[in-house]
Amino acid sequence: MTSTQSKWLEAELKFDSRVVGKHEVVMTRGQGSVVWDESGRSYIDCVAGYGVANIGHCHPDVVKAIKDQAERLLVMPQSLPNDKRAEFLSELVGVTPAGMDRVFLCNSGTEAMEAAKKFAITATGRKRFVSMKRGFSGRSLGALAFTWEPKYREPFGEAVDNRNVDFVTYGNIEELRAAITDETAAVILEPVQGEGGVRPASPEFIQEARRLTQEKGALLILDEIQTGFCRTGKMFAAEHYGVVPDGMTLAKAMAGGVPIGAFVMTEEVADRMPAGGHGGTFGGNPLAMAAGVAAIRAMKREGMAEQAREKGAYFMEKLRAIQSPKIREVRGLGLMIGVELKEKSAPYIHALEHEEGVLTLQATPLVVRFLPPVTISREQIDTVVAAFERVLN
Ligand SMILES: Cc1[nH+]cc(COP(=O)(O)O)c(CN[C@@H](CCC(=O)O)C(=O)O)c1O
Repeated sequence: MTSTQSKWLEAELKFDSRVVGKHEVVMTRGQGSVVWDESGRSYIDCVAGYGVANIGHCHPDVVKAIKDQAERLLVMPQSLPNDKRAEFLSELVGVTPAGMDRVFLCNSGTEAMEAAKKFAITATGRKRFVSMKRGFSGRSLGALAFTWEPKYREPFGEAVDNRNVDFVTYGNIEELRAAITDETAAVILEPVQGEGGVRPASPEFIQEARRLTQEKGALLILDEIQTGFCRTGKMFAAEHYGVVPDGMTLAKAMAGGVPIGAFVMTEEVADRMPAGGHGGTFGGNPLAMAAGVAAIRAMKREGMAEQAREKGAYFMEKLRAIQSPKIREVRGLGLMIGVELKEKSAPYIHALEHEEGVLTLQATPLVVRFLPPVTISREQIDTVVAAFERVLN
């Protein structure tokens, strides 16, 4: 530990598992698109908790909702109905695609994916799945079976059982057509691959996935854990493609920063799960529900989907205007943006943080991923782009 490290960093490095690599900084406060470290240094945050703070850090409506709920009721399991849970379910189903009106509540994206897997099996009586190369579905042993990147799976060997998973090249309709059979329970598909490199699907690919799954009696499950809640310029990315899936996994931004997850599905899918066939302790807890109601209402009231569309177009236009031989491609949808470089992105992500006060994250070794709050200002976008141009030169 260097002499300048704080007692907080020392303690976190000492006691944390450290399975996740640690930056040598201690973040203590956030507001909107800015976070501050313990020294008071500010950063424009284009990580946003890996795409969680879509409505901005500490949105006042969410803060108030948490404070109010904390004084009323924090703990209530799903077997006992609760007013805030009912309010949240109504709010959520009010924004999901028509017909997607049954919800299993949980606490993370991985949990939502685990639920999706079980509901798909009971809904179809089948046990095979189709997932995507470069896809990311979560870190549990069950969700890892759908996750492509070997480095996430290999340490666990056969404990990650993906023998019933057929992986196809993202975007390849012929491979998809060959993979979906009458043994397929579901196709798992991110409308925009996030951790896999910020890769928007073509409309043809998603629409063909919808057609083929219907034809074969399989489910189409869209993983909107990262693309959901205004991130791509619509409330859900599915809307860009005119596709209604049989299920959607949701998490990240859904409750404005409070841990939450959900598997949203059709009544037909929900009704095939045996009573008591799945569950959990914290799913649907009143605190997350209160935060989620406030977050979704803020998204609607502040027109955040349109904000993401407009600001994302502006952000990508400014990035594409950077004259640098190091940039291979700028791509994305709304404010889910990736810049693929012709060399490793890590040094530039480090320089952005330490030299420029801008936080970004990777999405495969060559891609710098920008996931700012939707509430980011154009001035802040300009600052981020100028900083990126400086570190590239
Ligand atoms: C599409 C998608 N699906 C599922 C998950 C799993 O959700 P959760 O259990 O709440 O983390 C994530 C996390 N995506 C982040 C991966 C974080 C990690 O390294 O793990 C990301 O995109 O960085 C996704 O982006």
